[in-house]
Amino acid sequence: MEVVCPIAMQNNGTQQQQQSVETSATTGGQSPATCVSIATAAAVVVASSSSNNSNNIETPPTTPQQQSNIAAVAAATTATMPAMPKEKATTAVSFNNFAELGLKKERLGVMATTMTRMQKQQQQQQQTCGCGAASAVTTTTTTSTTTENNNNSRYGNSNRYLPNGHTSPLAAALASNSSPLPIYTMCCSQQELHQQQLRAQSQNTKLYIDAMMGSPSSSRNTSAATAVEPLTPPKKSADDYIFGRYIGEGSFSMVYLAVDVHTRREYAIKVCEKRLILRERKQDYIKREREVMHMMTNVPGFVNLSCTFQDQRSLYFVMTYAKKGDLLPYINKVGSFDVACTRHYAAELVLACEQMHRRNVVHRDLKPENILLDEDMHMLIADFGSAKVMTPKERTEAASQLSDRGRRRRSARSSDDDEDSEDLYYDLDDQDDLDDVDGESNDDVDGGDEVDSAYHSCMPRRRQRRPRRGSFVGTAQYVSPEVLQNGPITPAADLWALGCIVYQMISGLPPFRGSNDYVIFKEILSCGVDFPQGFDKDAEDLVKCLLKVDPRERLGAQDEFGYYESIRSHPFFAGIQWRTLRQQTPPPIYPYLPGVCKDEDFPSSFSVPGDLEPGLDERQITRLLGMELGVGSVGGSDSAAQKTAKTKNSFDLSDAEKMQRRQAQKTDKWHVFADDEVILKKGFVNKRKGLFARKRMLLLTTGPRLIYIDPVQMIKKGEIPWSPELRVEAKNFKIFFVYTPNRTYYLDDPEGYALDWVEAIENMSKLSYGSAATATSASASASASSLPATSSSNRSNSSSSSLAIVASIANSNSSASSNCSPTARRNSPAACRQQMPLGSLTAPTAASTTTATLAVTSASAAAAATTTHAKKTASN
Ligand SMILES: Nc1ncnc2c1ncn2[C@@H]1O[C@H](COP(=O)(O)OP(=O)(O)OP(=O)(O)O)[C@@H](O)[C@H]1O
Repeated sequence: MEVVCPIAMQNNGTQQQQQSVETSATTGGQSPATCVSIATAAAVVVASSSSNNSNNIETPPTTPQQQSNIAAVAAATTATMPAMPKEKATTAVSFNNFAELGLKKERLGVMATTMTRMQKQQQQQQQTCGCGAASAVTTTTTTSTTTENNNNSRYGNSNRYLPNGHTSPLAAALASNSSPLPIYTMCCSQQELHQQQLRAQSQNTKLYIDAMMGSPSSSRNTSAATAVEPLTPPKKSADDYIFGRYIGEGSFSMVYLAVDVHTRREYAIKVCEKRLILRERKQDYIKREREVMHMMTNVPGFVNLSCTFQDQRSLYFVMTYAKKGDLLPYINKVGSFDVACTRHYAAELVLACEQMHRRNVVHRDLKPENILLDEDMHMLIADFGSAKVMTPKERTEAASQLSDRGRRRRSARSSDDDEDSEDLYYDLDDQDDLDDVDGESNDDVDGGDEVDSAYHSCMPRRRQRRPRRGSFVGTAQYVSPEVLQNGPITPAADLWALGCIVYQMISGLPPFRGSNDYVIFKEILSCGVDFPQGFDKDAEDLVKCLLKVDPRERLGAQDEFGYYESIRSHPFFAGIQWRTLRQQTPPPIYPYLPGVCKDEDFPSSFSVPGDLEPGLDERQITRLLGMELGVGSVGGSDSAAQKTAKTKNSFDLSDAEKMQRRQAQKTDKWHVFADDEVILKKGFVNKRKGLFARKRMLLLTTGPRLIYIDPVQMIKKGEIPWSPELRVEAKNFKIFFVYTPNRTYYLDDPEGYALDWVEAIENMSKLSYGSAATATSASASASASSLPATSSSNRSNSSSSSLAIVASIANSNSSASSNCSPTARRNSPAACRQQMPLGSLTAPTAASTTTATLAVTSASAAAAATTTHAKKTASN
């Protein structure tokens, strides 16, 4: 096919012109569209004559036009997501084309050498080509900056984004082989290239699977993989990755774990549906996310953006895979972090804020969900869709506006219609579509989201934007008052979020809560923060200093640009080694439960319920040891007698019994919550979330279900999800924990029947899933006593319900960091006890101390004994 290329044909430039084309293609100096058209045209011209030429590279000198064509071809490989047409421009170039162009070897320099090498490689691969034509190459020398990371070309020197000056993992991996590998090859027919790619990929896939399976062939075949690597074009596409499990989803994106078929590195790939982006008018959001991710790539503490690409349907962000997920499930799982852990993560967050703010990036949506954790449990900040990139001028202006606003607010609180302010409440400009979402921009729907961005500061404003009401950037619980009030944005907005996150890590819940956003906003504006009993005093002071309505008064707001000296030197951070923080092993995540440890602030938590007698009566001994025997019973005065009857699980009701009991419970006011199931046990408990406790009616039903109800509003608040993994553990007579894969429920029976609850739940679990699925009570009791149990089976159960939370939360097959794993705790029980002073049965009175000690001894003895021995002990 003959294609006329006006640009290529008219180009009579000199070598400098060639260089200038190269430079512009590389640095983005040329407008993407121009580069693309040059590239496309040149590539097509080159391709069109390929069939007539030989492989000889010792050919007549090239003309400037031809040089320009080559440079343009190189430019064509610099496809970036923002310039979709560039991707389309990566058209065929064969080895023959270069020969036809008559390039001088000396001019091409290393290129020629590499081409020769490539020739050799291709001779080995001729059979895969099938057409007899060799493939052409461009070399790393000529095109390294243009091809390695196609995404960064618009951001100037792309070398800064990846280690060792490489701009993509692929490039880094190629370079590590220290061979000037060809970057782009093309068979004489597209179809055959595709087949080659498929073959290469299937081989790589097999290698990957082999490697995953530990197959010896995987190492043997490494060289084979290297051999097929040159066939892969440099521009990434979805075909370069094996998409694995789904990690999560955002409002218009899905995130998958993926493996680069060439490097076998794992990535998280965010796949954004163009259709949804347009429908939700999130174009700016996406652009901003990409821009800021580029800015923060290679900065410690941030998710790297390795590359981006697109196809007709989707945009793809290839990012560092944060193996341990995000911070929120960890907080939810343990309820709250202990002080050491909170201190560490708060310090990492301070460092991250410094890094962002010194680059003029304000995140504006810092929250536990956006704080990811790498495999070493260090923080990686993600999700920059709401970020704002401020110019230094904007910063200064914002600072002065802050003072003006402060004054204005004080004098007249009514003027919140700040039409002129550079605010957050822009309507999306209709024409602000993603510059690379072709022809879909009329998919327009109203209801655009809030947007402002650095883009707007550098884009011409096509129409006056109007502040929008009722929308804001960020997430309700963490949004700062100035953002809510349409005020100027400064980095202090992130310091507010820092305060909220520290509060949440310590207490388990964000500081501003409410049934709806309106209530939350009112709380935020009035800055009414409750610090629950037991909140660490230094942490409280830090939070108070950060949660100031006036951003100028926030701790750190007046600090030197990008260095938060006043935050670093706050007493809460005493002992933090800031310089090496990210090299240190983060403290294991342990719950902060002052209510169940020896904390003098909580004497009441240790009081033994008044209805218990000193010493161990028969009932208590039976209760403790009966659990070891696995005898079922429901709490109540007759439970001791029932325990001896170990023939039948008392929850194993016949249909007739169930019907009878259902009839009987109809008068019970809690019956309506049981959904026609039999209530096997019920009672008031304090359900704790972090430091907060709420009174709930807990029902155990034949479902099996554990339903909790707000007794004041008479509303079902939720259920503890049952599964074979559910474990239950008593910490003392009052407190028991229910472990589920995603969360630990801390329950406190004020009546002191925690052990009965444990027993009942275990019985139900045995009934539903068989005894193998049930954690033994003895291990729970032993764990409660903080004394080591010797039974290995008990031990393993106990460790499975360990409070050191890491591996169970992370959706990762990698092992948890060693010092916070159950194994580590087993190996160093003393250290663990120090870290997690849970469950020591402590009582304020001498009498109850005796009770507790005896109980502990009995329990641990029971745990240590074999079942037979324990049975004997019990009968004695
Ligand atoms: N690099 C990553 N590594 C591991 N998990 C990730 C990574 N990036 C995102 N995720 C997870 O994928 C999920 C979806 O992320 P995504 O960024 O698409 O949406 P979001 O930011 O949660 O929502 P929205 O786009 O609406 O703001 C989140 O649960 C997030 O924790």
